[in-house]
Amino acid sequence: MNSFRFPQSRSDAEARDAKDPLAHCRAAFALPDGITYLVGHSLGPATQGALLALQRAADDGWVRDRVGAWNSANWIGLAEQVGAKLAQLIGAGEREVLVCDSVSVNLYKLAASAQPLAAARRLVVEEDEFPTDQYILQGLSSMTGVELVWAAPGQGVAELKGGVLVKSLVNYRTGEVADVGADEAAAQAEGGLIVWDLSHATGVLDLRLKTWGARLAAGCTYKYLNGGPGAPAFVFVDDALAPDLASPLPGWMGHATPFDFKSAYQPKEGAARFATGTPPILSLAALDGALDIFQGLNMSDVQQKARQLSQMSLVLAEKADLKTSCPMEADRRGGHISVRHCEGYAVVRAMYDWGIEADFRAPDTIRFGLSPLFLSYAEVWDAMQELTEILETRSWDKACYREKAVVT
Ligand SMILES: Cc1ncc(COP(=O)(O)O)c(C=O)c1O
Ligand SMILES: Nc1c(O)cccc1C(=O)C[C@H](N)C(=O)O
Repeated sequence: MNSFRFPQSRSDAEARDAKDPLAHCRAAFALPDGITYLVGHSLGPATQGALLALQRAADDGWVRDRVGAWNSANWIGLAEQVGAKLAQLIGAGEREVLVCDSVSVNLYKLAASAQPLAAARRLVVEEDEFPTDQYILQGLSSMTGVELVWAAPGQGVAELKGGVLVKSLVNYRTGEVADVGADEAAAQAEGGLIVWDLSHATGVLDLRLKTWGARLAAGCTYKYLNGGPGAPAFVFVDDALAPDLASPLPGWMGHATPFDFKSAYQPKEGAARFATGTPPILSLAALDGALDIFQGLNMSDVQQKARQLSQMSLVLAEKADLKTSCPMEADRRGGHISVRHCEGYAVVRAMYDWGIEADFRAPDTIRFGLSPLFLSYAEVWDAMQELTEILETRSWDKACYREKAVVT
């Protein structure tokens, strides 16, 4: 990465902002002035496009056309239509992506349908994987009797041995990025399958799923895609594999002709066979509007800015004496960085009072999401300087900052 130069000073940061190809995107976000939002890796902020689309779906659909909007506004095809739009951001074909359900439900459906195609009756998950991925495989294992193997961090592919692995492309805690191409090649050589969890990767990395040989994936849309709280997730299914996959939850919306009301099940073509029940139309409409901001953007610019921002932040965090817990090389990270502090929760709460929003993962991890579409280099530079001051003055050292909320 020879051309990789990140800002070394505030004036450098300002100069970078002046020629930032993504700078115009900020105006599309409904973000209040005076806060630096470093939690886009958890919940992306609202865009004007999402809010307008939501309002339009309510007014022109629900209010004006009511049940007729399933046809007039094509609500019936919306999950596939939004899936096709999202497919462009992850390097997939149009009918290989369907927006549906939550990540948890989608991981279950994909892993369960992949298992009969794998060479071994074996489910694998890494010990530091996002908890829902672990719980889902535990549930699938106890439902089917297929053995569940917990692999050490980074050892999932080595432990796969022809089974089915569920693995994050970007680890939620460390931000570390997996090598999809290499992992897929190793898995395929043994007859194994990988279900990729793209939650922390979609909308911030330049994903090339088809080029890399990925076959199955699920991901969320409420982080870097800014779809909104509880926005529906998505599945990616390689077209070549789709006809061999049977959803374990074959609901009527995955039927080729749901309005024929037949007893015999005939799945839709492509990823759409993983639809279950009625899609959440208002949330889907908001996501549809949110995705418009990506039109005309080059995902390699998005990835490059995320990496510049995160490298700059990481170096400043180290200067502030914080221990980092993510890879130091930018190309091994996703869109967030993580650092450690024994009073991390109190630090995050103090930052909030200074107008800087970050998050905390027990026991001691602070995460900063460097969303490239609405953050400027200078703003992030200033936030890291303020964090340094909070640490130096121990402003976080107050009883009120230690009281934990339910959601951290
Ligand atoms: C890696 C990862 N997978 C899954 C989830 C949860 O997905 P859902 O709540 O849509 O099931 C999250 C975050 O919430 C996550 O970070
Ligand atoms: N999905 C979340 C939610 O429903 C409420 C609060 C936070 C979240 C998250 O994004 C958690 C998460 N994916 C994480 O990386 O920790």
